[in-house]
Amino acid sequence: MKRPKLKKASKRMTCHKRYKIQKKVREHHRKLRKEAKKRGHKKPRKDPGIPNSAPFKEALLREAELRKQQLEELKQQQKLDRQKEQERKRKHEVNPGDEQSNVEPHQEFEEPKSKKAKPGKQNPKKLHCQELKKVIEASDVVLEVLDARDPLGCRCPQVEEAIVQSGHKKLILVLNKSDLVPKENLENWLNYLSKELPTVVFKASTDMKSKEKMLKAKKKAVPFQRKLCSGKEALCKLLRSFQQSCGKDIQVGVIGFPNVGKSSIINSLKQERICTVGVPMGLTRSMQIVPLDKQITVIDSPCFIISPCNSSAALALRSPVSIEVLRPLEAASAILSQADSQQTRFVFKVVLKYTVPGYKDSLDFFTKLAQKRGLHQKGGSPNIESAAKLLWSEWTGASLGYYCHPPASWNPPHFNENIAANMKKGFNLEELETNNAHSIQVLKGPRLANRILFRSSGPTNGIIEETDIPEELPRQKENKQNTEDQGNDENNAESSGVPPVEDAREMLPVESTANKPPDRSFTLDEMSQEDDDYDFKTDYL
Ligand SMILES: Nc1nc2c(ncn2[C@@H]2O[C@H](COP(=O)(O)OP(=O)(O)OP(=O)(O)O)[C@@H](O)[C@H]2O)c(=O)[nH]1
Repeated sequence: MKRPKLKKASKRMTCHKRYKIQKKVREHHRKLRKEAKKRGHKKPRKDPGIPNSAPFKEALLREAELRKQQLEELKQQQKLDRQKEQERKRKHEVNPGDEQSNVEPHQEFEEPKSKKAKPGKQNPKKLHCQELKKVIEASDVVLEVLDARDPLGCRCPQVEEAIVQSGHKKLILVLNKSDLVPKENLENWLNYLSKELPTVVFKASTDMKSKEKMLKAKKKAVPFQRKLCSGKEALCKLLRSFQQSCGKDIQVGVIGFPNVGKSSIINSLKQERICTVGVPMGLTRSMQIVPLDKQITVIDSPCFIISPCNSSAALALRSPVSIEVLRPLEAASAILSQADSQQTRFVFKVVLKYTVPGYKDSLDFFTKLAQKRGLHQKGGSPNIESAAKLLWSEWTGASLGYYCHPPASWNPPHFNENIAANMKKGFNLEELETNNAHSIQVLKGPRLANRILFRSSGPTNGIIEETDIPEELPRQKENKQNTEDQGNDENNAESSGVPPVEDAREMLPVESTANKPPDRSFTLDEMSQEDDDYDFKTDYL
């Protein structure tokens, strides 16, 4: 017999009982809270961030950004180490026989890499030294090119000493880029330097064209290169007078620190683009022989190698970027600290249109500069690194005018009166003086706004002997490795002969740097994790 369906039991209860239960539950919760309080455990509060009214908000954000960057670098380094370790293990697995030999695994991995992968590759600094020595040996007259913005900083006592010790070679100073300094300052430097050595004021033409374009330009009435170049006549006459006094053909070596305009001078003398010229430092990597006429041959040379014991400002301004791997922030900070006076800051602000209204330190300056120029990272924080690159490229480039005063005295130890007199022998110095005066007269000089007073750090020590070249610092190695490991973009830059840092400089005018790769990869990972957490199958069924 079918049993009748029972009615569900009612949940109704008396109010007295319901209130009693609710009271008990409240008491229980209160008890739990009390116990938690006794244990000192509090609910974590949500971080409200830095309020806009906080006085040091920018500095705090910058610090946080730096910390984040450091963490990223550390992660990157750890990743590289792991990859290396895995590679090493894989090699061991492939060649287990090698384990029986007593060679340490680390050495075993590194040695064949350097020997097999790059068989004929030499340290580029050593190559530079070899080439430079060859140029000095081959020359009868050596032109030491000085950037008129910091002539003393472009003099290298070690190289000058080597020339003096050779006995029979002549040394001439060429004050190039004279268009970038005020005329009075140029005259002061000319007086100062002429006391020691024959000095020529020069302004190389910077808009030189190749042979084919030259032929087209010749059809015009006045070749524009001539209009741009100044001091060519003075230099040519000086060399010719010396050649005539010698009575034989002469070789003229052109030497100097990077970017002083060695190749531009040769191009100006030839009125043709023969040597490679460009803003990136250290473009010339080997000697290049250029016949000027039947009797005079000019030799272009790679730049001097700077010694690491120089001041940081000198290192920032005179290190060939293709050889040294510099950190833009350090380099730019060193330059900024060298231009550190109230007056300079003021002119800085006006001239470069940086419009940075006063700054406490270099970091503060670069933060404000990045904000002004719209150089931002992902998340909107100012891109300090890009701002530093911008400043560095302007100071080592060919358009920014700055100048420094000649010192009260500097007596190079390798020059005594006899040597100085000997160096001047055979040259028509009176003619040179009048020609220099004419060259200065012709020059326009920089705009008033372009006059930034700079404090020179004095002569820059260079390295001329290969044996004196120090081993790479661990940080340099690390930097090089990092730049090598960066993606295809930089490989392309290397193959095109443009160094990575320089490449970055050329990219600077592109305002935003928000597309930095490391942050992107990180967020993608995060996103993929978040996606994994969401299970469509369970949620939508
Ligand atoms: N304003 C100005 N710029 C110049 C002058 N001479 C050279 N430059 C610029 O300076 C930069 C470097 O010139 P280069 O001739 O390549 O210098 P370099 O000494 O041969 O350089 P490296 O090959 O790196 O050793 C180029 O951008 C030139 O246009 C000058 O007299 N005035």
